[in-house]
This record gives sequence, structure tokens and C-alpha cells, in this order.
Amino acid sequence: MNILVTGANGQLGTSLRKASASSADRYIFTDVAELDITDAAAVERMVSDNGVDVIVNCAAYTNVDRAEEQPDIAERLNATAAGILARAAKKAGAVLIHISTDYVFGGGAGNTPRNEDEPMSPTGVYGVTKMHGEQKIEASGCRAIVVRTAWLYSEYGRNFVKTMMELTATRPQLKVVFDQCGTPTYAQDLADALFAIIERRMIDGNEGVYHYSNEGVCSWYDFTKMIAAEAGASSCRIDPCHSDEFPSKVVRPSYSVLDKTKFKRVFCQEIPYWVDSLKKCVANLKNTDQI
Ligand SMILES: NC(=O)C1=CN([C@@H]2O[C@H](COP(=O)(O)OP(=O)(O)OC[C@H]3O[C@@H](n4cnc5c(N)ncnc54)[C@H](OP(=O)(O)O)[C@@H]3O)[C@@H](O)[C@H]2O)C=CC1
Ligand SMILES: Cc1cn([C@H]2C[C@H](O)[C@@H](COP(=O)(O)OP(=O)(O)O[C@H]3O[C@@H](C)C(=O)[C@@H](O)[C@H]3O)O2)c(=O)[nH]c1=O
Repeated sequence: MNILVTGANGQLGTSLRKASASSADRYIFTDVAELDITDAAAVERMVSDNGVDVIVNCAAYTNVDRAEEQPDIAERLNATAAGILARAAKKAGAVLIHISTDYVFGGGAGNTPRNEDEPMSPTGVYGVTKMHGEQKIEASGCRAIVVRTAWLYSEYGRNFVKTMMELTATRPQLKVVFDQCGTPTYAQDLADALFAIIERRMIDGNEGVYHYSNEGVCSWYDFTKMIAAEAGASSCRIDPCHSDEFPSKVVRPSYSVLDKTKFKRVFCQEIPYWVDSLKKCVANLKNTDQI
């Protein structure tokens, strides 16, 4: 099979490169320099010239704060381009694997993990544009597997784990919000899971929306405490704070824990506990001195 990966230099794309290294399938890794996914003609050409069977879209506008000031750019990449990929997939008879986010959900009083059928209720531009992306894919009628994930981190690029390893090593004190709860996801776990779906040919007949994060629940505060403990940053005092004490232009979801029952049932995969995966990533970062 020919598998086109877009946004391949990002966290998930890089992890997928690693996951698929020994596959007999042909993976075509592209980032914006090789394939700008907002360019419909270029996308169609890439798909037809290479006989693409599966597109894995790892490209996105992921700067949540900046999206508030650049809604048009975020919409173009997260929504319009998702529609372009979907239409190209439909025309070629390919399957689109698209990644979405827990930020399509907002707050709400409850603390029940979100399932796939729950109505979307994003509270910021990034979440709105990702919701539009999902809607454009559905409207295209292409065969698609949409995987919503959350709080992605890895050894690569910028992410919360690397930021907090840096801050807890250099600052005497930090305040971190404890009133936003979700589940972190190690990008390598998600990449391995997507790779297994493709490798085991489980893409056909399983179209739909799925949730995937690591197992468990925590606040950003708990996440930071665990990052500091694993990194050995004992000199930084970490205090919990409310969201209004950490000013931001974006209202982030207060509770966006994803229910992964459907993913585990359909794809027969176990999902690692968030603390176990965090330990692996921090150990890698400490060993390779990538921060
Ligand atoms: N990061 C997170 O916490 C979460 C992410 N997700 C979703 O998971 C997916 C992967 O996220 P992640 O790996 O963190 O994303 P990254 O931001 O790490 O990677 C996105 C990649 O897309 C590239 N890109 C930007 N514009 C284009 C374009 N026009 N054409 C092709 N590629 C482009 C980026 O290049 P450049 O860097 O040069 O802009 C970057 O290499 C996304 O769909 C995201 O919305 C979901 C939940 C959490
Ligand atoms: C650095 C810092 C952040 N925070 C808060 C701000 C915010 O509420 C929370 C997380 O900060 P971030 O800026 O990393 O979060 P954010 O960029 O909103 O992360 C999101 O990215 C997108 C792409 C997704 O799809 C989401 O799943 C999620 O991972 O921690 C503190 O409370 N104290 C701090 O010192």
C-alpha cells in the first residue's frame, strides 16, 4: 500500500516515521515544503501520481493562543485543507486518517469522559477550526477515520512536557492550572496505534470518529508535578492555580477527558497509562539532552 503522511515533521508525523520504519508498505512523508495541504491541485497530483491508498493527516495549526489572533490562517489549515484532503481521498478511493482534538469539547458541569457522539462545543478558535475540519470531512463523503486525541507530547518540537522540564529546572516557583482536566498522550503511543491499524489492514469497514489518549485523568497541575518528579527537578515549587490566575486569550475546556472504549473495542488495542508513557518520554529527553 502507498501511504501519504502530511505534516510529517511535526510531533505525530515524526513519531509515525519511527513507528513505520520497518514496514513493507511505502510511506511518503511530506511536510509543507514537499506538499502544502492548502494547495488543492498539489494534493490531488500527489495522491494520483503516487497511487495513494491511505492519507494520514498530521498537519495542523496547533498554536492555541495564536489562533485567537489568526483565525483565518487556522481555519485554512485545520478546516479548508482537511476538506481538500478529503475530496482528494474520495476521488482516488483512498482512506483519510485525520487527527482531531479534545478541544472540540468545551466545559460543562459534568465529569464523565466524552464519547464520540457527544455534541461538539469548542470554546476557542483552534477548537472551532478543528470542528470545522471534521465537518468538512464528513460532508465530502470520503472514507475517513477521524481520531480525536489530547495533550500530545513527544521528544520532538515544542510541547508541554519540554516546556515544563525547562521551566521547573530554571524557575524557583510555578503556578499551574488545576481546574482543566484531561489526559496527556505520548505521540509515540498514538503513532504506534495508527501504524498498527494500517499494518493490520483494519482501515476498511471501520470508518468513523474515535477517541485516543493515554489512559487516566489529570489536571495540567498534576501533569506538571509528575514531569518535575520524573525530570528530577526538586528545587522548583509548583502551586495549583485557577485558570483566571494564568491569563490567556483562550478559554480552554475545563474537562476534556476522552472515552476510548470504542477505539479499544474496534481496533483491539491496549492503551498505556499516561504516567508510564510520560516516564519513557522524560527518560528519552534526559538521555538525549534534547531540551
Ligand atoms: N499538539 C497537541 O497537543 C495536540 C494535537 N492534536 C492534533 O494532532 C495532530 C498532530 O499534532 P502535532 O504533531 O502536535 O502537530 P505539530 O504542530 O507538531 O505538527 C504539524 C506539522 O504540520 C506542518 N504544516 C503546517 N502548515 C502546513 C501545510 N500548509 N501543509 C503541510 N504541513 C503543514 C507544520 O510545519 P511548521 O511547523 O513548519 O508549521 C508541522 O510540521 C494535529 O491535527 C493536531 O491538531 C490533537 C490534540 C493535541
Ligand atoms: C506554561 C504554563 C501553562 N499553564 C497552563 C495554560 C494552559 O491552561 C495549560 C496548558 O498549556 P499549553 O499552552 O501547553 O496548552 P495548549 O496549547 O492549550 O494545549 C493544547 O494544544 C492543542 C494543540 C490541543 O489539541 C490540546 O489537546 C492541548 O494539548 O497549562 C499554566 O497554568 N502554567 C504555566 O506555567
